[in-house]
Amino acid sequence: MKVAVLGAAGGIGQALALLLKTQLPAGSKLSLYDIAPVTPGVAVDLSHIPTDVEVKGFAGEDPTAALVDADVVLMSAGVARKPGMDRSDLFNINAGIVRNLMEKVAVTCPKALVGIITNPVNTTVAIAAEVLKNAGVYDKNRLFGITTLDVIRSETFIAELKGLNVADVKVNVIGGHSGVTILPLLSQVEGVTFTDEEVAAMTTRIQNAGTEVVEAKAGGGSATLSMGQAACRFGLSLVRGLQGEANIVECAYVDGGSEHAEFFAQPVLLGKNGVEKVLPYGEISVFEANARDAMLDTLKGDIKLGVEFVK
Ligand SMILES: NC(=O)C1=CN([C@@H]2O[C@H](COP(=O)(O)OP(=O)(O)OC[C@H]3O[C@@H](n4cnc5c(N)ncnc54)[C@H](O)[C@@H]3O)[C@@H](O)[C@H]2O)C=CC1
Ligand SMILES: O=C([O-])CC(=O)C(=O)O
Repeated sequence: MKVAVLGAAGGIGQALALLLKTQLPAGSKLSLYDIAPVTPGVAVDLSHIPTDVEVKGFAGEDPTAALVDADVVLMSAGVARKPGMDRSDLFNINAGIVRNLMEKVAVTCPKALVGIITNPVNTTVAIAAEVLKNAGVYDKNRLFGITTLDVIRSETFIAELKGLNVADVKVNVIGGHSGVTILPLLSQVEGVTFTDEEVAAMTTRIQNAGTEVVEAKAGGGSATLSMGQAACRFGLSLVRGLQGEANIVECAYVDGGSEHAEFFAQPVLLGKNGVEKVLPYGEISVFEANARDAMLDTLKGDIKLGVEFVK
């Protein structure tokens, strides 16, 4: 199994690469690419960790060498937010980065499962899809926006509030990955009840959790370590699915035939071809149904921006 990380010298990329080096199945290959010249050095550094995962690093303008034979591509290349910025403010720089990298993916490893981390995810995933369509290699089951950070934040914050073991808390987060498009389905959390006030406050906290980190880092970037963990969890789930393991379910932002929008985050069953099945997100509360309906104009606008950028 070969996993390529694009943006591997960055805050997320290095954390993710470290976790993958220590957690990928024995015999895997880890391929690190970034425009930053330090990237081969990051690979050398990781290569001294005694696990059966071979690491190679590539720098420069062309990611092709890193992408050859990749089964999974995880992309965090791009710029991150500073205080006062919205994720959509990253569009001007990151849209072109994602487009250019996806053009190389489309040529070099068109069958790879691709997980997009680069913000604004609601839009960059649409960009990636358009590039793959233009190249004639689009398979909706192989492209994912990684929203796992919203899931692990929800699990953490709920366990803290309710005094639970976090390993026992499971939450679906649907919609997209910014502001009101992030919708944790708190009504479905087993063994927990929330007051209306708790639902409102918890939903807002999860929606603003990225900003919480951006402000706490005070100009030094956004979430990197928790995102490294989230992307590692998601990447390992993709790998487990590819290897034929059963019952691998994650929430992700996919082109899954949703009635709500062209791309929508919801639970998916992963397998040898990426998405095996898009799963229903189940019964939701009136509060959640209202929040879902209220996000759709924003989400569809974000998607349209990506489609039009490539066209
Ligand atoms: N999906 C999610 O839940 C999350 C997404 N993000 C997003 O992830 C992205 C990366 O964040 P960080 O790692 O903190 O940023 P960073 O600035 O630490 O790292 C980004 C890396 O991308 C590299 N890069 C820039 N242009 C490139 C190109 N054309 N090809 C290859 N590499 C290139 C840079 O050299 C840098 O090493 C940001 O857009 C951020 O908003 C951040 C947190 C959560
Ligand atoms: O908020 C940001 O800019 C980074 C991000 O997507 C997150 O932490 O959820």
